[in-house]
Amino acid sequence: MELQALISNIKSEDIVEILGIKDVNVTGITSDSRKVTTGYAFIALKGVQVDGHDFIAKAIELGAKVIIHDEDTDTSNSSVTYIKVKDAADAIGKIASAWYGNPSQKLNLVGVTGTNGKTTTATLLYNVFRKLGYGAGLLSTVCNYVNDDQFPATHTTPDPISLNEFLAKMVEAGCEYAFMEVSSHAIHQKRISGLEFKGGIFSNLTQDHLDYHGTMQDYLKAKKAFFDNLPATAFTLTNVDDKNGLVMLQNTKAKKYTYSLRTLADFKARVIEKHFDGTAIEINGRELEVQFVGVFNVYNLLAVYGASVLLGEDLEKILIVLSTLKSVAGRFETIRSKDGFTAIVDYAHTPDALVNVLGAIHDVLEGGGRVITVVGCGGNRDKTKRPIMAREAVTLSDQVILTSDNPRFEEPQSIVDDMVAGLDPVQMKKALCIVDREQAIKTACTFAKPGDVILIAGKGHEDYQDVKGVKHHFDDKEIVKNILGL
Ligand SMILES: CC(=O)N[C@H]1[C@@H](OP(=O)(O)OP(=O)(O)OC[C@H]2O[C@@H](n3ccc(=O)[nH]c3=O)[C@H](O)[C@@H]2O)O[C@H](CO)[C@@H](O)[C@@H]1O[C@H](C)C(=O)N[C@@H](C)C(=O)N[C@H](CCC(=O)O)C(=O)O
Ligand SMILES: Nc1ncnc2c1ncn2[C@@H]1O[C@H](COP(=O)(O)OP(=O)(O)OP(=O)(O)O)[C@@H](O)[C@H]1O
Ligand SMILES: N[C@H](CCC[C@H](N)C(=O)O)C(=O)O
Ligand SMILES: [Mg+2]
Repeated sequence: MELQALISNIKSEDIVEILGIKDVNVTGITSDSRKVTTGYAFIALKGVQVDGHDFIAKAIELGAKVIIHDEDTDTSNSSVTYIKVKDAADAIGKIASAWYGNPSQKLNLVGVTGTNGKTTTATLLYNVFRKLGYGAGLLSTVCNYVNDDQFPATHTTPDPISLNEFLAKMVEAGCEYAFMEVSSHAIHQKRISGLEFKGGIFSNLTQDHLDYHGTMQDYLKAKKAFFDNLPATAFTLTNVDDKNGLVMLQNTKAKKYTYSLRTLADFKARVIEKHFDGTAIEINGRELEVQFVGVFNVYNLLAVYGASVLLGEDLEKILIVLSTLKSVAGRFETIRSKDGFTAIVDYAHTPDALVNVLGAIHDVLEGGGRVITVVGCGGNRDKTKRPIMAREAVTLSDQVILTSDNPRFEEPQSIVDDMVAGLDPVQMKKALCIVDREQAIKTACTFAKPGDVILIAGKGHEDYQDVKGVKHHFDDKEIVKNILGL
């Protein structure tokens, strides 16, 4: 691609200086010097661990002909074109978009952001539009889809080059819709720069990722930036039952819509009856039965309904499809044992998610049995949530087993110790510590009596346990089924 075309999405005021020949044909783009081959454009990004600018010389050695950078660097190589921009992270998204033919401009792209509910809401929207007969794509924590073709997900929101590559695949496959999760890391790192959204949905903001954002204020600011940058042609749909629901839309140019279970809103739902394998609800005056448990899932379904209406779909058709939807992998997946207790595998790995999923279990259990919770916390993630997770689990369970999740590069025992620090002596009586997650699940199954519920929280769909950067096969559902002889 001609260099001029490659940088055509970058505003001239965002380009500081161009040195060297301008009419260059670029053969590829990357922000990783290790992927450079002859004729490539290399975008130097200052990352969390290292600075891409330190690899410019290496990139040129490997044949890079264009260097895009935002920090001063040696520009003495006359066979190389140097483009200094104000912000390389903002530039790479626009370059990736141009490289792949601006795919987001050829799709109805809807982004979902918030602490919890992104995967559920984005996946259900994808399911709805596939069931309505459209070509649709999905970028999510669990899996990426181009129509029915599956691609493994390394991130909740991929890097800008991978992201635009997926969107281009969707355009090629005839997709009209694309649904994606927009993580706070992605917004902060500008992975979504250059994307044209048709709509943005906000689920909720509660504690998570404070290891990365530092404070809730900065976490909020990161999420809000997504809505601030949506164009006037887009719609926004926010949960006004969340105290930051309206804050998110304060400075957006996009059209504003709201959803709620409690107050006046464009899209309103009410819970009529809760039972173990579903919930009877009413949405904008129409009653339907959904195969989801938990008031939090009613919020997700209401967001799916609202977005579908805003995308122009027929109300009746949407409600019919909603009642056929099934739970997303690793979210509230129930396994019934032969001797009458139930295990639930769920992805809850934040205090709010734990409270919501345990609340949902109590709602349907109605005191008919005990709740035994197996939970751990990820290593190299927000440490401050650990004691809170333990406290919430103990408060809302009859018995808790604190264990490992993905220890990553931390000592498993020290993570459990951080969790225990949240418990007073009385609460400690209800908590056991078993660092080996399989042992913890086994112990919970031996404790359980007919009518009890075991919640196995935090890993959900994950089929690995990340220990010191090695992903060992580990699947909560598989382990429970083996223990229960199913
Ligand atoms: C903390 C974080 O988000 N890091 C992301 C970031 O990497 P980084 O900033 O650490 O990059 P770096 O290693 O410092 O390298 C900086 C630059 O130098 C370049 N480089 C590096 C080495 C080299 O030899 N040559 C070279 O050019 C790199 O390509 C990079 O462009 O940019 C990378 C490329 O986009 C991401 O893969 C990486 O995700 C890491 C692996 C990660 O674990 N991210 C998680 C925390 C994450 O993003 N999670 C969110 C939310 C999860 C959720 O709540 O669901 C997600 O969206 O998945
Ligand atoms: N709307 C919601 N409000 C609160 N908790 C929720 C909501 N939806 C789901 N949860 C809980 O949070 C867990 C994660 O849900 P989901 O995977 O949809 O969220 P996510 O935002 O994609 O999470 P992540 O940021 O880790 O990818 C679920 O397993 C459930 O326990
Ligand atoms: N079981 C995982 C869930 C979090 C994964 C994702 N939200 C992230 O932060 O990378 C953990 O706690 O390690
Ligand atoms: Mg997710």
